[in-house]
Order: sequence, then C-alpha cells, then structure tokens
Amino acid sequence: MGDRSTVTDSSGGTKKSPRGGALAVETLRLGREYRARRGPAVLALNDVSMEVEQGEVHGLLGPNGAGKSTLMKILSTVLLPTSGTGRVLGYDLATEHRRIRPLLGIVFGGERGLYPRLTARQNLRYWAALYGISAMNGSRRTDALLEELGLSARADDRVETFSVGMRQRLHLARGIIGDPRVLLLDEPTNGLDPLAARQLRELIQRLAGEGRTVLIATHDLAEAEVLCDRVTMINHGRVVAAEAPKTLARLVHREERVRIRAGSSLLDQVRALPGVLGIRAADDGTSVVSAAHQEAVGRVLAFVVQHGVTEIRTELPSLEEVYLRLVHREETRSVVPR
Ligand SMILES: Nc1ncnc2c1ncn2[C@@H]1O[C@H](COP(=O)(O)OP(=O)(O)OP(=O)(O)O)[C@@H](O)[C@H]1O
Repeated sequence: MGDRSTVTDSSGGTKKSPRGGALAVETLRLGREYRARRGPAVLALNDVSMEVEQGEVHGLLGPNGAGKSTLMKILSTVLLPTSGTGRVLGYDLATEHRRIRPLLGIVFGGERGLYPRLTARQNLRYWAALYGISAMNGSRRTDALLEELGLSARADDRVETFSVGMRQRLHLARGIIGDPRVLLLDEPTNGLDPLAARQLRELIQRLAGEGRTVLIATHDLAEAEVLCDRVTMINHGRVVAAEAPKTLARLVHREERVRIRAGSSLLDQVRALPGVLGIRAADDGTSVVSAAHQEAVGRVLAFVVQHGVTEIRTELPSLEEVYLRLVHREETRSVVPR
C-alpha cells in the first residue's frame, strides 16, 4: 500500500492554517437547511467554520442529530450547503466537486457501498475500476489491501458471509483503494470487538502517517482521545469547540489532577494546601486531587513526595468529561428564553 511518495500534491492551491500547516479541509460559515414540504425547516448546520490540516486525524464529535452526517455529506460532495463556503484541498465544494471526488476516500459503513453477493476481491476490483485504476494495478492494490486488513484468507468468499468486523474492514479497504488524500470515516469502529477496533485505529494512524488527512465522525470519545490530533465538537449544528483533546480539557475545566495512593491523615493535609479544590476517592483505591492551577499541582507533588508517597500520576479530565460539560452547557443555554 501507498508510502509517502504515493500521496501526490495535486491540490488547487491550499491555504495555511494559523498553526502553519496546509489545509486539507476548511469551511467558512457553512450552513445547511432541510426544507420539508410540511412543518418547519430544519437548520442542520449553522455557521460552521472549521479547519483540518493535511496529515491530521481530526474528530467530529456531537450528540445524535448534531449535524455530523450532514457535514460529512457536504464534505464528500454528495450534498450542497445552503449557505457559506467550503474547500477540500483548495477546491471549492460547490463548484469543483469533480476535482475533489478522486482525492477522497469515503467510508460511511452500514450496508452502503459493498455488494454482498460479490466476493471481497470482486468488490475491491470493482471500486478500483470506478476510480479509473488499470486492471493490473487494481488487482495488485486489491491484494495488498486484503493482506493489510487481514482479509486475504476470505478474499474469495461472498461479502454476505462476512462478520460485522470483516465488513467494516472491507469498507475501509474500499475507501482507500483509490489512494485518497483525504479520508472521511463515519463511526469506523462501530460494531467491532475491542481487538478489531484497535487494529483499525492502528491502520488509521498509519494512513495519517503516510500524509493522508483523516476526518472521523464518532460517538466514541475515548477513541477520539487516543486517535485524534484535534477535534471539532458540534451541537445543534454549531461548532462549540475545536482544539486538541488535551487543550480542550485545560480550557474547559481549568483544573489539573493528581492521582495518588495515600492514607487518610496525609490526604487531610493535602486537602488543606493552597489551591487544592477537593479530593475524590477513585474505584481503584487511589485518590484524585483536583488543583486549581499548575502551581498548586507543583505544591501537591512536592508535599506528597516529601511524605514518601510513591504512586503518583498527574492527569487531565477526559474528553468525555469535556464533551459532557460543553454539550450540557449548550443544552442549558438553549432552554433559556431569548
Ligand atoms: N434529509 C433530511 N431532511 C430533513 N431533516 C434532516 C435530513 N437529514 C438530517 N436532518 C435533520 O438534520 C439534523 C442533523 O442531522 P444529522 O444526521 O446531520 O446529525 P448527526 O449528528 O449525524 O446525528 P447522528 O449521530 O444521530 O447520526 C437533525 O435534526 C436531523 O433530523
């Protein structure tokens, strides 16, 4: 499968992000309204501005109905925005979809995109042909992908006999057979057992390591935390945050944590240190000390080390906590009358 050299630069003049990287995806005040024959129109996306750098693994997070699928469909050029603009690798989403399509790999899962009565090999060769890859190259690429995704032994079995995990891997193979520069994945590890999910994550990381950009819509926050360089959280069609998971945790919680294993009298002394917000007992018998700022963390660390504590870990709130805080805050806001 492709090494860096296979990722060619054929973009339409890409812009740089404020962080200095060339942009794979950018949207500016993108909106999408669905108009029903009856009933009110639904504003699925509202002023969405986001940036994804080339080579980045970027998570798109949000509750059900937030607008993730709508955004993915617009980025994959199957749906037009009703307002705003967007570019993929420098090409305009509304007017240059023919240029964008060959650069994209789309994995939306479910039953779409695979022919169950064909074998895995036949499916991939068919998709290779659709991407305009010659029969010889298509066959070579098919073999390499089946091998890489652990499907070689079942290459000539019909897809209808495949497990959920095998189909999911085949979906990914289909998505990358055209050697795309940008991969759009919707819930890629949905329905996979933990081992298969982990293997798929490793593959996604490898694909990004080859210089490809990966945009993943997921409900799995732990997955987003390990996989994504940055995440964009959306709720009710609006961007509520866009940052690296760790940065988000700092911005949202403004607190740091130190996990220690210590007796109750020592914990009482730690609780009294300046800048300590509280201490919570964890299930594994350790105690989690919340500190207001880095200086307080330093104070706690120095104190516990001085008193012979050996099990010490600093940590940030999880992405799940950040998500709940941000989305919950939005929900609370949205019930306040305007
Ligand atoms: N074709 C459509 N016609 C009318 N409304 C739609 C259509 N597609 C989506 N919507 C509405 O737009 C909003 C956003 O939907 P979307 O499917 O993009 O959300 P999502 O974040 O992908 O949700 P989920 O995680 O449940 O898939 C929802 O209110 C949904 O009901």
